[in-house]
Amino acid sequence: MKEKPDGPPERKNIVGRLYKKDDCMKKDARYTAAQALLRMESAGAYSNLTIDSLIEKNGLDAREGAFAAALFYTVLERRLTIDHVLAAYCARGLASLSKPVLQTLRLGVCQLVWMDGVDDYAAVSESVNLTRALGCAKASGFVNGVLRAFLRADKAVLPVKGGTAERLSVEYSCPVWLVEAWLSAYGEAAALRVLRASLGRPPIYLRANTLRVSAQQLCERLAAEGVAAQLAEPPAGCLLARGRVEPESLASFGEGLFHVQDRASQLCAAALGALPGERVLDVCAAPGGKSFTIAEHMENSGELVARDLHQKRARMVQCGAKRLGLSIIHASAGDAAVYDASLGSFDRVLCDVPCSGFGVIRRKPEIKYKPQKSVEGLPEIQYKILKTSTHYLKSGGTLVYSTCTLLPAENERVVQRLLDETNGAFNIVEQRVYTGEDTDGFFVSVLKKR
Ligand SMILES: C[S@@+](CC[C@H](N)C(=O)[O-])C[C@H]1O[C@@H](n2cnc3c(N)ncnc32)[C@H](O)[C@@H]1O
Repeated sequence: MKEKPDGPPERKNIVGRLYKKDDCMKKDARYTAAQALLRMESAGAYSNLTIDSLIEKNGLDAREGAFAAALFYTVLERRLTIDHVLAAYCARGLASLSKPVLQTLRLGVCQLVWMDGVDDYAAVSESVNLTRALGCAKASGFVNGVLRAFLRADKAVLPVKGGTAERLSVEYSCPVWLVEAWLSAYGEAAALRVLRASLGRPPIYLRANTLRVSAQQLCERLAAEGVAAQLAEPPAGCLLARGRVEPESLASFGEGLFHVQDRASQLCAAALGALPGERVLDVCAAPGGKSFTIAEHMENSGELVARDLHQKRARMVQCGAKRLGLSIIHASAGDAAVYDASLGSFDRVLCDVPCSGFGVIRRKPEIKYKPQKSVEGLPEIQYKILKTSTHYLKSGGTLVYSTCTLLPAENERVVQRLLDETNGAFNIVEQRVYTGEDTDGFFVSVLKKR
């Protein structure tokens, strides 16, 4: 198939409906999803902010908004799989297509394969309409032809050339380099678990504010607010919310009865083992989830110094601590890679360092498409933060180094480097990498200072 060059948009589509660019099409779920996908092509765009703001701007009602979001996230999550399908029907290659046409085709395949409520005829004809609405009317025949060819072939997908990594890359829409890294670090079974967990709707875990309610009482309170939740312990205080929930909109959230926090993060905070009355330092604290959980373990007694590089983000911690009534948290801005003698010494230190985030792909699918090069400098920064943090730790104190990523270079190797360069000053008490489906991907290393 050949795409014709773009020209001025035609007014009439194949089913005879009239679209003016600025009225009815703006309110359409498919148009909104396409706009959002086009915006995601600029570096640094966040999926949730992008789609939420466009749904609001385009005035979509709840049903259309949900459809736009489903289309958008499915294409974002399945992009490599979809492109493998499309490549078989675009003789000149996908790189030759204009961006709006490519996104329209991706949305078309997405509807044909994953949207059960959309029949095949509607998926094709609406894709043709969308091509016109996006100002690419001359490509509408091409879009029609590609999607119909896929249908004629019974939605057949060509076999993938290459080995296991290439096949898994297409199947789970994950870049080959990342699949290879997981295969070599964790073996095929765990890599498969990670890949499976990277797709689909993530669970929502809550952490009960144990200063105000028990986990059981929170379950009951949530039920009264129409939210089904169940205990998900260990760790103590962890709940799993069921169904489509917006926890931050609940009155119980406003009353500071819980915060939203994945189970792995709750396990990480518990691994620090903080006790009432201690001095604890969280060097990379924003938005504050782990500081909150730790302060609750400390029964709001002692001191928790929460730092973050950015003043604005430090304020987020202070704000959350206020809502939860955690007065021992003192948040301020500071660079964790630079030693600050004014902070004094601590019983425990948490180093939850900035990382590539490959453990939370299911929450932010765009993360997996980061170029490999863009994460290569992270281990050096992480090591600097870890090494600096050790200087705050009292002898006999505990330090937790953690990331929400699944790359040994940012995890085990950073910790090993510290052990190698500090002549036996630290020993590993416990070290765990979470590759399961019931938590985000996570790494936690608990170190003790001699
Ligand atoms: C993984 S997040 C921390 C999440 C946090 N611990 C929580 O549970 O909510 C990493 C944080 O490190 C901060 N950060 C990045 N570089 C930093 C630095 N050099 N010093 C201090 N904080 C830094 C980022 O702003 C980000 O908020």
